[in-house]
Amino acid sequence: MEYVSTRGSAPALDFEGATLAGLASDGGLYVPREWPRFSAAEIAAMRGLPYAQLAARVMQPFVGDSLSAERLQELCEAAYGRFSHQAVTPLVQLDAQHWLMELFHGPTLAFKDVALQLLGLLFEEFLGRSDRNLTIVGATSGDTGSAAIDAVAGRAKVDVFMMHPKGRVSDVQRRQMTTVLAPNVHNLALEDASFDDCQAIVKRMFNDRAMTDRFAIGAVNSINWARLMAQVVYYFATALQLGAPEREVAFSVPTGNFGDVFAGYVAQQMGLPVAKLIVATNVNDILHRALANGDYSQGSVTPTAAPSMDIQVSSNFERLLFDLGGRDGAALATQMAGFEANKAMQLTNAQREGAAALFTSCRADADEMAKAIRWAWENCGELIDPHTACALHAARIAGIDPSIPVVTLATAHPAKFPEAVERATGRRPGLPARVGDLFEREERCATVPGAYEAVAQYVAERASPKADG
Ligand SMILES: Cc1ncc(COP(=O)(O)O)c(C=O)c1O
Ligand SMILES: N[C@@H](CCOP(=O)(O)O)C(=O)O
Repeated sequence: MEYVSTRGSAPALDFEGATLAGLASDGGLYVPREWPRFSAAEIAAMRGLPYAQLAARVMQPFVGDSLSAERLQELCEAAYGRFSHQAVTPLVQLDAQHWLMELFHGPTLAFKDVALQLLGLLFEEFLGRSDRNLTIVGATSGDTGSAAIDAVAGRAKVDVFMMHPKGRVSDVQRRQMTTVLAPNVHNLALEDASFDDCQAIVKRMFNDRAMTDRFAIGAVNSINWARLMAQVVYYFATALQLGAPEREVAFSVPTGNFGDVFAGYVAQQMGLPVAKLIVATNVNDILHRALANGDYSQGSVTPTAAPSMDIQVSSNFERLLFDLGGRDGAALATQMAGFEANKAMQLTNAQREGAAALFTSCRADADEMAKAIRWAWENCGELIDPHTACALHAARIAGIDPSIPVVTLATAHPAKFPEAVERATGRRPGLPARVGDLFEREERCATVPGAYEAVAQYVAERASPKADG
């Protein structure tokens, strides 16, 4: 399988190359040259497979020759063996039409583990084939950071520099990152910065020759294609349980950087019968505005009880715009340059109409989030986190045909956001035993000004050079 950049001018790479490259050299994002497609019979034959086997089956076309089928399967067994639930991403029924897909049974209690546990192993596998060292520079609004750190802590040939906006992640999220004291882990709390600022610094570093000449910069954010690839699998796992390929399923996805819901789009392109993808935002609603009326303009970020979705520049939306705009990299490069200059752009008619065929969107304010948390608790006995609540709110008002099951992606464990859950329900969710001593652990984190030069200097003083020797 070959990967091409959404902006058309970076060299095409194979899966190994795209995984290690992260961002394309023209500033675009890598996507497969074409979507692999499964027939209905091939999808039906996946029913009942254990998660790791299903994962290998769904991902093999994307991986191509970079890994043998046996090796891919071994890596999947290792990655998903660390989950605390046998089903890895179990389903819970809420009522006659609504379901929760629980994505928080991995080591750091959020959906990011599903992809990052595998990505850590892929880095190790691919770096082991050369003398190359990787300098991962990442941005997090709370969950990617801890999942990435868990996945690469202590691994040879990888350093990770993870930026979060100081004071804008929950205490649990921060501690999950800062209490990992492995020498290759570097946490940076950026002063006066939003997640969007952190993400912009990551992207700038990929195009800073002074850095890329010395260091092999790598990505763990969803700009890295391998992240999305691994997330496609759970759409298959769930739809198969609910009757696919014979029956359609709709998904409601709490959305910030558009990675998780883009994985649902990929699953549909691969032949999964996805009836609708509901893009659920909090009040940081750039995606809701873009899908509702074509207005993709960056507002300022408002802190909410769902901090991981406090995002106003939604990285992976570019991948959708590329696909819906006829895969014209030059045209998209011009459109994105306009956005970067003006902080605003209008979707083209083709992009708007293409998106409307599959996507719908909804924005939840603080009150709607709290009501959804309360509804799940009082009616179904389920404690849900505020991100999941945005999507459950959206799922319940989306007006999906009652014969179609609607699955809300439960992206984080409620104990990551105990205050918001307790305010809404009167119940304070406890941390699972495996992270029960989080508040007793020592923290290590550098506070750094939220400016590119300060971060680049911090990284340059500590990262390993590109290659050994
Ligand atoms: C708990 C949680 N839910 C939802 C999201 C949004 O996912 P995405 O950025 O893939 O749209 C995030 C962060 O990305 C998150 O951490
Ligand atoms: N919500 C994310 C933001 C980063 O998104 P990513 O999926 O691109 O890594 C977080 O929790 O850090």
